[in-house]
Amino acid sequence: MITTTGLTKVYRARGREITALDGVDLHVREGEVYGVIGRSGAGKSSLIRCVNLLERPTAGTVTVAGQDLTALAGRGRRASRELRAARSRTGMVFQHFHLLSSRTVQDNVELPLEILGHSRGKRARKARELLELVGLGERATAYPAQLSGGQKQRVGIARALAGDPKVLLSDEATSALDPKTTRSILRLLRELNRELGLTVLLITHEMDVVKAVCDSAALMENGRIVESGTVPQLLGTPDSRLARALFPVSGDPLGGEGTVVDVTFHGEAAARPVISRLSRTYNIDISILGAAMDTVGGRQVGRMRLELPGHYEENVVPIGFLREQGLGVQVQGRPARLAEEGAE
Ligand SMILES: Nc1ncnc2c1ncn2[C@@H]1O[C@H](COP(=O)(O)OP(=O)(O)OP(=O)(O)O)[C@@H](O)[C@H]1O
Repeated sequence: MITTTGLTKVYRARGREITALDGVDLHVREGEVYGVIGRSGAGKSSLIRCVNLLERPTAGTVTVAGQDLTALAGRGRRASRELRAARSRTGMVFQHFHLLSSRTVQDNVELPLEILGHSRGKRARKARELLELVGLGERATAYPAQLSGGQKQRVGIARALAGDPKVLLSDEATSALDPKTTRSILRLLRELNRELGLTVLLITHEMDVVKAVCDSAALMENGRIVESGTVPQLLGTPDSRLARALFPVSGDPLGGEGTVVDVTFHGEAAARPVISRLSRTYNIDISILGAAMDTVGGRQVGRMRLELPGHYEENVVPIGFLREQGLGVQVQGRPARLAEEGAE
């Protein structure tokens, strides 16, 4: 639904060049909630602003729902009309809501429809419908100053949906909200994603946001995507920084010569008695150093830290067995690639 290739943004400010995006390749599939996480200054806002061409990329392409937006930017009147139309099919939600204080809630939601030239009757009907959808049907005549932060964001979301977008872009939509309100807004985004088939690209600096709603995630650093994948893929990837942050596993080694292995299981693998089979097949005693179940992106995931007796070299075959069972396996104290080669 959203693809960027080699997306680059260089700002020129006071004779200096700042590379905010340094060749970003992003692939967001239709119907998924995709989170881009990174520290302040990583380039997240630049990325989301380039995706709907609010910011003109220095190089690279942006394709949304099969349409190359970069090809439309700055190419005469017809192209810019098409770009405006394409943009109206992409809703955007902001951290600080950006509501007009002099307009009622309903008039704020109607604004994009006014710009698109819809009739008064059609605008009013659509705005009412959207306010019902976000749970604010009762507050249509209120002004933004009379609303809580969470309610303001619901208005922002209703406004973003006015043009029946296929894609919703969220720029730190919950960063100004308390944890309880954050959860309710994330639930709303998830519901909209499921009920309307809306694809959501959100940027955030909070891992909990990714954990609560995202199907896929990317980690951004210095204008680059340094890791990305679906949440199950990430959790099953040895040495994934996102996986460690999403779902840490702990437990101290017993202190002997054992091999410590972190195992991640989800889906079918979670239901199989893998550990007892491992123990019986190879006749080894397994110590469980730490274990936890959690819900990540709406799915049950388990992580376990195990200790197998003996050095790594003695455990290559049992570790291979765990991998064959479809579990994500990371051997502690060994670089991921070496450990995988060893298992092979
Ligand atoms: N309009 C601009 N002019 C000059 N430099 C800019 C501009 N916008 C962003 N930058 C710079 O580009 C880099 C990336 O900024 P960006 O806002 O995209 O990052 P971010 O990850 O969204 O951070 P934050 O969460 O703090 O907004 C930073 O070094 C920033 O100072």
